Amino acid sequence: MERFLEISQLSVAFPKAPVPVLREIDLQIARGEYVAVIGHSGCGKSTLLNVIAGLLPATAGGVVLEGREIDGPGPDRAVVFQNHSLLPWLTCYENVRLAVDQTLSRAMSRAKRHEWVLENLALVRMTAAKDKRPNEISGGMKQRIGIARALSMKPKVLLLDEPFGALDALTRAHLQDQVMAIHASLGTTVVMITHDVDEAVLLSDRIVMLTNGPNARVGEILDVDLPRPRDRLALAADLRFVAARTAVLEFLHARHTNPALAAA
Ligand SMILES: Nc1ncnc2c1ncn2[C@@H]1O[C@H](COP(=O)(O)OP(=O)(O)OP(=O)(O)O)[C@@H](O)[C@H]1O
Repeated sequence: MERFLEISQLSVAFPKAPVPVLREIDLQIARGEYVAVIGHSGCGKSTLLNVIAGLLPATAGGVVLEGREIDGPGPDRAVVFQNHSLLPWLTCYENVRLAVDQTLSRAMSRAKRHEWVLENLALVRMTAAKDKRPNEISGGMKQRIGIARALSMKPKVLLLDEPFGALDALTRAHLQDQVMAIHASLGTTVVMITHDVDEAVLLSDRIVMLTNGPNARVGEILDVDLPRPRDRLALAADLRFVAARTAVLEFLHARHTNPALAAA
């Protein structure tokens, strides 16, 4: 396998905590791959994503992207969080434009950057709302702007930290379909955290299942062998979809029960 994103022997401990959150995580992600990370609340999914983003240091081991060790944030890894982080005083256009100006001002002329912002707004179907401010648009639309902003930086890796978690089911489904279409057309490598088993199976090439923390490790990795493009309605009755879903549910609920519930 080509060496693209390599997580090697990664352990993360927080100061004052006696036991590491993550312990000796090994994971190789190929260029263009869509990988979901799933596990019970508090197992360390966001911690893993934050280390890849360069927002948190590794305690031991590390992450290498295209041969370079990650030691801080950079535009080659764009993050979309569950709760949008748009600047409220800027319009949708300006929010994306700011990211483009910060990352691509040397590579593109002003006119090119303007076109590029519009292209990314069109990619998430937000052209009509480009002059609205975040408080004038819905939660799903804010997430779409967040995704446009992330993609506009031309990242090598798109990091999604439960990007659909706060949305209602219909909006969520719609956005999942859009992200699948974007992934198909751009081929961006995606690492997505989710709690939603159906979402993980529908979107991913592989699902990384973490054991409960502390000392969380990669418990299992499931290859999702479903042809693309994927259609949610057709897949609902597809036996391969059902089998993948059952395998993840079995891991989460039979072999690694929710620690919060187990303690109750
Ligand atoms: N800055 C921090 N300092 C100390 N402990 C932390 C810090 N950030 C996270 N933790 C702890 O690390 C563990 C993993 O947290 P993390 O947010 O990575 O889990 P998660 O799997 O993403 O959870 P959730 O699914 O609920 O979002 C938790 O026990 C959390 O309390």
